Amino acid sequence: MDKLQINGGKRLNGDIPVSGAKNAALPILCAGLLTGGDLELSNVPRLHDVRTILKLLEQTGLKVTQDDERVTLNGANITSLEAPYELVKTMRASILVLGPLLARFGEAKVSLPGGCAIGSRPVDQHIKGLRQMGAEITIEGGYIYAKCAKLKGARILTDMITVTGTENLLMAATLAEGETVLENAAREPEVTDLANLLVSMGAKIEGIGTDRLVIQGVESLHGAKHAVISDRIEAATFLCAVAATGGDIVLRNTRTDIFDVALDKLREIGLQLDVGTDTIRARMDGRPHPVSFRTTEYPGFPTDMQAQFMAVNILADGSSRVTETIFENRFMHVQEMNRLGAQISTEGNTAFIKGVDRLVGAPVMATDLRASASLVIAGMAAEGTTIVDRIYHLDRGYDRMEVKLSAVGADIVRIK
Ligand SMILES: CC(=O)N[C@H]1[C@@H](OP(=O)(O)OP(=O)(O)OC[C@H]2O[C@@H](n3ccc(=O)[nH]c3=O)[C@H](O)[C@@H]2O)O[C@H](CO)[C@@H](O)[C@@H]1O
Ligand SMILES: C=C(OP(=O)(O)O)C(=O)O
Repeated sequence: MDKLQINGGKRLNGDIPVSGAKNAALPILCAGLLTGGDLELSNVPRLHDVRTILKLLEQTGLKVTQDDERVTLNGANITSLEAPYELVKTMRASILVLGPLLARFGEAKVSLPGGCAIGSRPVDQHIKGLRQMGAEITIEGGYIYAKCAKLKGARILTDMITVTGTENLLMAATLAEGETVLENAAREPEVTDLANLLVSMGAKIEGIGTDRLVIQGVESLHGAKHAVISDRIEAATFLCAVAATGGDIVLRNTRTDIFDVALDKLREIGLQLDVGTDTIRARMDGRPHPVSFRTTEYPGFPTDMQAQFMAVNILADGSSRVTETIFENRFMHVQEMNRLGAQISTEGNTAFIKGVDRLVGAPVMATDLRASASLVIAGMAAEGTTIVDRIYHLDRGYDRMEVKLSAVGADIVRIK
């Protein structure tokens, strides 16, 4: 199992290219099932999750041609309408084949994803929405069996804001008969990126970027070309890294218009930010200031940045409080950070952090994707050597993080 060995205490200096967003690429790749035409995608990040979803799509009969960050999909000859447990269990985003398969072929059999390290992660809202569109859905033996000769438009109000739920229902609605209204829709930029792609495939969608999406179903969708948006979570992770270590970095290929409240919090921390249209320069000297926040839906503070900000807060010149409202178990990094000398205690879904002026390297265990990134940041700020174990979590969602960080001065190597 690969590990990262980090010798901390190095300032970061130089340029970092930001990759395409994992959380946009995965639904967009699933949209390849909606058409028999060619979907030509660029800026697709080189991630383990992308390889997993491509494997899943290929076993449905979708033709995949890949040249580095360019992927072309063709869904003219789909032969299987099934997403097996073996693939779904490794990546929850696999549930995103359900809407497209059902809408285009009238049938789908998709394994229930189950929970994961960060929470229970149910998909009841996906099922509720599809049922409202006329689908007959049964759950048996861990699989969702969905059937409907032709989905019918409906007004769907989800109980909560769900990102993947909005994406599944949006894709299904593009090929349904009549009008679908998705109320309480997620507004994340990754949902908007998917919606923009669907429009370029011939879908009729109004309200893109708002919490009310109105979709007029069409008979069929055609091929399109699309560049996946830049990863705001990867970008903000690098900004947290420089906030913790100090230095002067420039992020390239970023999209500064899609950032959320995290950017303001980075300024509060003391990061000096010069924001261009597709670049961000970030400079940091001295200790970070503590920032308190609650995670919430976009454009609020993203749950996917909670752990990385914690890695900055543990070194701050004061105390902070972090509340996680999206997932019930997303504090697995806390005990690992405490092993480096951090002073964090938790009470329910709130963490109380007392900043310390030094961390000391130690072996730590990555438990999920963003927790892994936060431990890399903490390790880079700690004195001595930190070994981050189980980095397969990191590889799911970061494109060669250690290579990008070494290029700007971090002392970090992968041990096979
Ligand atoms: C709103 C939000 O911040 N969503 C995050 C969530 O998206 P992801 O799409 O994975 O999760 P959802 O947005 O669907 O879930 C939001 C909340 O709704 C609940 N839920 C969801 C669907 C459902 O059918 N039933 C149900 O109860 C979930 O348990 C969770 O508490 O995790 C991703 C990976 O970390 C993040 O990129 C997203 O920003
Ligand atoms: C937890 C994440 O992803 P996933 O929903 O694929 O588990 C994430 O992107 O932080």
